[in-house]
Amino acid sequence: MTKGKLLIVDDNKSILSALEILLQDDFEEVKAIASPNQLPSLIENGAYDLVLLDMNFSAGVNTGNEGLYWLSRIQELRPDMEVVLFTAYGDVELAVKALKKGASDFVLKPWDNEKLRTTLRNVYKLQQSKKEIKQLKRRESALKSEMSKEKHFIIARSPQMLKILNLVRRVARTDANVLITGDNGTGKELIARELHRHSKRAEEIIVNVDMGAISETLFESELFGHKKGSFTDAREDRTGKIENATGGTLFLDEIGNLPVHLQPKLLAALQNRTVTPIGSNKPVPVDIRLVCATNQNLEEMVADGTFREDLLYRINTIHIEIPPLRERKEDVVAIAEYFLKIYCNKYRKGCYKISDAGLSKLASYQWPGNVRELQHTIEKAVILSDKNELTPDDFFFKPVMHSTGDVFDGTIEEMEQKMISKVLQKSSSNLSAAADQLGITRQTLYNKMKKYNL
Ligand SMILES: Nc1ncnc2c1ncn2[C@@H]1O[C@H](COP(=O)(O)OP(=O)(O)OP(=O)(O)O)[C@@H](O)[C@H]1O
Repeated sequence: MTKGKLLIVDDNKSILSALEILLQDDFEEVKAIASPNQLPSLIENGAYDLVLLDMNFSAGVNTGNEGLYWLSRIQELRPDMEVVLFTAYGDVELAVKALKKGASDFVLKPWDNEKLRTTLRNVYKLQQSKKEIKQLKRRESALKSEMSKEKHFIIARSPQMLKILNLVRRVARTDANVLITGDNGTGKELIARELHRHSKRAEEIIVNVDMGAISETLFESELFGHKKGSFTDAREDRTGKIENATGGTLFLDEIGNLPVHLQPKLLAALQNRTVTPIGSNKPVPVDIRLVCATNQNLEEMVADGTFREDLLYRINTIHIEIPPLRERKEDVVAIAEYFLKIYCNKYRKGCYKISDAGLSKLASYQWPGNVRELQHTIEKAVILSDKNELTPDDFFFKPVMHSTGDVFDGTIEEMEQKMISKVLQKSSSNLSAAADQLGITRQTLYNKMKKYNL
């Protein structure tokens, strides 16, 4: 445990010097100030952990009211700060009043050196335990939300996927940063979870940050956290996702969406293994394994100046590229049969088989939405069919746009763009309905609309 930083506020200069000497070995830093007016600027940035605060400052005033006033100011600015009150005129009534208002403890002057040291050390220890409990609670809720998610196994039959799984197992146990690329729905998140599951951190949490779903203004706070009052909506201290992932894995999905101005801050956090929340100047140590994913071409983004080259080198120590589903036909059949079992079970249907003709229809389709689209196709077929065998008529694919009568009249990207604008038109720009029809998530649709300027 670190020793903590103590701030002493007392208008008697000889008391300040005596305390500075007495307490210097007990704390990492001891700062003594004679006027409480300096308090706000000193504590606001999170630089101190606890305050030893005199109760009376103006000469001749000894009601303790000033101490109580400054106690509430400290609580307003730094709710996590521990305050021990110090007074020569201490009486039980004032002590009780201060404790009721949230002071951590109370010491009477003239003080007993050992008693004062023990009180301050205990208060600091208690503060650290409170922080640990908070951290544990956050982990517990993150673990609970992980456990409530539907778990899917990775089905792999194609040589490309078997090679990827082999690589995943080999790099999982190292702490190397991994970048996973591939089109939407190819299984990037699943691979990230597999890396975590086989890592030394498997018992700890994996914190998933969907960078495609965070609004521009909240990025910094979401990743790095903030101190209360550091911006208009910051009503409470908040721990960022990077700090939350400490001990475990941080999965930054859609890393290409990280705004350029925040890229140096992420890079510095990765290099220094610390994060500094907004409104604080106190770096917090973090210990994470980083896995990033994107469907964007980060090299092109580097060339365009929208992604920093040094950050790219930092995050892609190991690069895993997942091929689109149409290039791994062996997986189509295996994954279709896997989801068939899952959905027959879920919807309590008797169907148990896909006919040969059905399988070849699935195998010859292009799967623009990759595994996610295949999953939805099987789910729909299971829901709608009353037979024990699924045949070609049970599989409905997205309508292909026939602009010139020829299905393949452009690059895949051009066709994708046409398909999206057509579906958007048809759905009167209802994003949820359009995403559903395209078999992609709303966020993916949004990203693609941005990409194609739709
Ligand atoms: N090899 C696989 N075996 C079984 N299920 C898979 C496989 N690959 C992907 N899936 C399933 O397909 C769906 C999409 O996968 P996932 O979310 O990992 O893709 P993604 O590439 O991260 O997508 P996006 O780019 O849209 O975020 C999930 O339900 C996942 O469980």
